[in-house]
Amino acid sequence: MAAVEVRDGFKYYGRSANPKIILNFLNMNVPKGSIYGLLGASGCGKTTLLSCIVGKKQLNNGEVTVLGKKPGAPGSGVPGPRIGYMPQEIALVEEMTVKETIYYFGRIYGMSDDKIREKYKLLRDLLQLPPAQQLVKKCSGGQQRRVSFASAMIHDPELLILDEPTVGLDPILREKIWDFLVESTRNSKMAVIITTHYIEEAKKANIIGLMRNGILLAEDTPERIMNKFESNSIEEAFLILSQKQGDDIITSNPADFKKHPIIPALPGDVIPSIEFENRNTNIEKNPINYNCNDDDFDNRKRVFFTTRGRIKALMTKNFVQLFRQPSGIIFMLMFPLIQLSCFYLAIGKTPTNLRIGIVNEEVDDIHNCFNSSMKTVTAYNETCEFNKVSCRYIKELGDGTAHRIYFKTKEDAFDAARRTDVIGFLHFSHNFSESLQERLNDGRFASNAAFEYGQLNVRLDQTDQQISYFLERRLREAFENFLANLLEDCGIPRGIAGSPVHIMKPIFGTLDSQFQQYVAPGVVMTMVFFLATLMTAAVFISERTDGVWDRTLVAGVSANEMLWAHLLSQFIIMAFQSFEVIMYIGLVFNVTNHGNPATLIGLLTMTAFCGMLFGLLISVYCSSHTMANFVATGAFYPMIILCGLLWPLEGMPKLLQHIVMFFPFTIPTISARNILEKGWSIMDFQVYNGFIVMAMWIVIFFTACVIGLKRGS
Ligand SMILES: Nc1ncnc2c1ncn2[C@@H]1O[C@H](COP(=O)(O)OP(=O)(O)OP(=O)(O)O)[C@@H](O)[C@H]1O
Repeated sequence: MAAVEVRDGFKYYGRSANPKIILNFLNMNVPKGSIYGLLGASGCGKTTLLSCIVGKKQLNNGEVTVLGKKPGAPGSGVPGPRIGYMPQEIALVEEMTVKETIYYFGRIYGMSDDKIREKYKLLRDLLQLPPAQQLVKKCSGGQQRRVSFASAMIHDPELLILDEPTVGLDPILREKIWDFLVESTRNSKMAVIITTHYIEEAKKANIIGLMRNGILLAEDTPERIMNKFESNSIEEAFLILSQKQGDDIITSNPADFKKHPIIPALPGDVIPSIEFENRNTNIEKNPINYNCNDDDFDNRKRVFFTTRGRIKALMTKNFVQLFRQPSGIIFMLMFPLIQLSCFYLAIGKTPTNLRIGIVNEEVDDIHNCFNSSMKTVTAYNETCEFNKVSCRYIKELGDGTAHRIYFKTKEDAFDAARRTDVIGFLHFSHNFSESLQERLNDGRFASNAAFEYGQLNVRLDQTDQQISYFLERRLREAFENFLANLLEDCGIPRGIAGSPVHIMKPIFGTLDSQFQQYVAPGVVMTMVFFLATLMTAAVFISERTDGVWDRTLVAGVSANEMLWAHLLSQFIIMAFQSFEVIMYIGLVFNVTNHGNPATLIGLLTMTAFCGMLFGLLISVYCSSHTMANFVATGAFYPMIILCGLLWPLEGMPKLLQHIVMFFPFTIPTISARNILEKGWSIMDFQVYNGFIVMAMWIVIFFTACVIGLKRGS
């Protein structure tokens, strides 16, 4: 039985209507115990062929058999521990040390820690691995390649697949690696498929396959190939072969291939497997092999649908990846605190340092207003006399909300407001006091002029709605107080000045409830959601683009196992982050939580978890960081705007109100507000409905992720 057999392998990329053919009814035979050198120009399809052999990709037509079984078939061990795969890219976790990397792969393959240690020592000396504690990202290209090679070899696979392992290595080390492979295959049934650009080094292979345009032009021992073409080098033989069979076999239409099948590896050139299988396979002789039974492999013990070793390996990788990057720690633990500080310091406070213009025609010099000896009210039996009461209002107003700037005329104040030197201006007419007095004394008999001149005229720049709102509120409050004091001085009850609308003690909250309190639950929830989204999308996309994901899949770990490991490790971080957030706003910003902190932390953790799944979903469907960022940023604003965080939902069109109720933040934000402000428990419908909505979104995102991952794998 051959280690690898490919029969009529056909593979294309793109749509079937316009295919880019990569493998062209290719035949290949890799005997056990042999080194198979797969040679061919860049882009001829070597990596694609290897991907089909390790089960990463599927052929469109034809058959692959690896170690007697179809890759991916149940119990085939491929992808899995029967093969060792070193991809072309480094495909290692950069934040891991050299030793951690070796242990990562060893544990995934189910080796016990003792066995990994033993094997690691061997490989370290043989491959001159960098120091154990050196981070992979601090290793040179050649060093990283050696670590990658050692990771593929750690478990003594039956089939070792090396995609250009010697690129960037010095000639001595290349020689060493080849010697090592020759030695390993001589004493075992291990088969090695190796691709290389250094054609001449392939002389050491037992068989070489010369690949061009998706087919094997020849497959034979190096000597026989050179003899056949009467050449002194493999390179020369390859050149002759390419010229001989060259361009006339190249076509881009798959139908043509079926009509005129390509000449596969030269008939009769296939080396009988038996030739290699009959070799000395006394495994004991090979120092790197060891007999082991399953009991030695505590890392193979099953835990649910995975193994102990895989949990250990994947969880360690995830935490190392996060905590070895300063940006990861800052992002997960410091960003929430920084963002919350910004929010609590900047949002919801009463604006100060505004400038308001004042034109008081009642006085020639504004300083007279502040003359303490000035008498403004003289009360008689039935009536009251006012004198320059506008000054009392100006004093009542103070400089708290807005700084007072005095102008002589309305025109001056208007110009200043147009120049935005002031936010607006107040105007008291020259007979303000007399008019007010007439309104008060004559009541229903007062003249229209008394109403006109006895009012405080205000012109404001309304373009900043919040500022003008605060200013208006302050002006009205100050006027109510001013009037009440005036009436009191006249011997009239103060209550007449006030509005008959009495706002009593609130049912929930306080009379001076702030905007900040209203938006805080939504802000905290969206913040933890999107931090989790961005972080997860970044981690997953990096893992896929740097090849770690694929390499781990080829090592036999399923996408589901990787998914769960990520979910578990990030859940721990999210729970901690939620706890940190609640503590921080309570301790630093004195936010009173009237409800149960555990309920709030629970809801926040679910929100972060949901955000993480959203990030995962983005990473499944977006192939690059840029695309993922576009999607995350694109989703951010609609979600925030539509969840009632910035403006009450009641202000939206009715239909939209119903739709946004199903959005991930709308009901959960209300639930969080109900816990925080009203102190309601999880037993209350308007609290647990938030948990239900969040759980629903978790299920939706998770299902979409699993479907996407299944499709992609
Ligand atoms: N996912 C893909 N979609 C479309 N085309 C692809 C894909 N992957 C590879 N190709 C194309 O398939 C061809 C063969 O690629 P492959 O990586 O198998 O070649 P190779 O022989 O390994 O090259 P090299 O030695 O440079 O690594 C190339 O033209 C490549 O651009």
